[in-house]
Amino acid sequence: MSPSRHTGGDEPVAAVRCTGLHYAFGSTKAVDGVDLEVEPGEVFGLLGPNGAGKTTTIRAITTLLPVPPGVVGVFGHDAARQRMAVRRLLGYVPQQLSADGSLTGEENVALFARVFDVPRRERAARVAQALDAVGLASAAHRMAATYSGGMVRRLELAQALVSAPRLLILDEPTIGLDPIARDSVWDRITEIRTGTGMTVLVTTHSMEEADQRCDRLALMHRGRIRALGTPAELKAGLTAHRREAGEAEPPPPSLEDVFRHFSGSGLDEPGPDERGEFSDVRRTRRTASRVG
Ligand SMILES: Nc1ncnc2c1ncn2[C@@H]1O[C@H](COP(=O)(O)OP(=O)(O)OP(=O)(O)O)[C@@H](O)[C@H]1O
Repeated sequence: MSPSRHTGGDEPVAAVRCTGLHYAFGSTKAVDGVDLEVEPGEVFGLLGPNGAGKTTTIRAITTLLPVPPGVVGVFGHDAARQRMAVRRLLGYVPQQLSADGSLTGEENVALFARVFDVPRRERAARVAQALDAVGLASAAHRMAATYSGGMVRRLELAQALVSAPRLLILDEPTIGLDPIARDSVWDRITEIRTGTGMTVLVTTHSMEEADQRCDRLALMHRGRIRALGTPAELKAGLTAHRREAGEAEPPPPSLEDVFRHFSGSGLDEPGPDERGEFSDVRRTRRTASRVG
């Protein structure tokens, strides 16, 4: 259960609110009118096929892409007018690797502590705390280049956590990891979220992770949100749809069935920009091979 959406006054303050978010790269409409509300304390998953617009949505929320005023809010701060206030509330783990292999785990996290303005006298303790929270205390003095893929992902989590963010944004945090490393990354995320009440916004291609780890999901396709709800609600919605379509006793759908229903056949349908989709795959593979 997520904590109350009310923070003090009567006005509900969403952790993230997008209202009519559009973003285009040239003629490619990457995000085409997204309305989205993430509640404080929930783990919210953004799903969708390659090129659906998930990363672009996330980059708009993190203020890395410019948006007009009034379109993106983070805990009531406007991403266009109050960029720095928004950035101070966020921890962001991008798809691309952000850890430096030639530094130790501790040095990597300390670098983020400086960049995110953690007060000097608190830095050492906060770096140690962040490394401990992700289970890397004993590897803190090893070069990150010697870490396994799962350890690197947890190190990046520590980098994002060192500023004690209220909103943690993770773009495919478990890509390229084996099932044990995946569970370990997710177990850390879950523990930290339970301990701090932090909100988590995550993109993933894993239906299993989405089903088991997320409170609510939005399914994106071609720049738009096609379905929104808890995993159970999404599955129940597909069952109802199948009944309406004439199936007397449809088998219980999986989340993957829901994904396929809303994303079409995916591979067979041309995307908004084939060239872009190819580069997405190439980028994803590159990231996966560097992490793995
Ligand atoms: N920097 C860019 N320049 C041009 N087009 C881009 C750029 N970034 C994304 N796009 C295009 O915008 C669309 C949405 O891309 P986006 O990366 O947001 O999708 P995604 O859902 O995150 O995909 P993936 O699951 O592969 O990460 C795609 O058609 C992509 O090719």
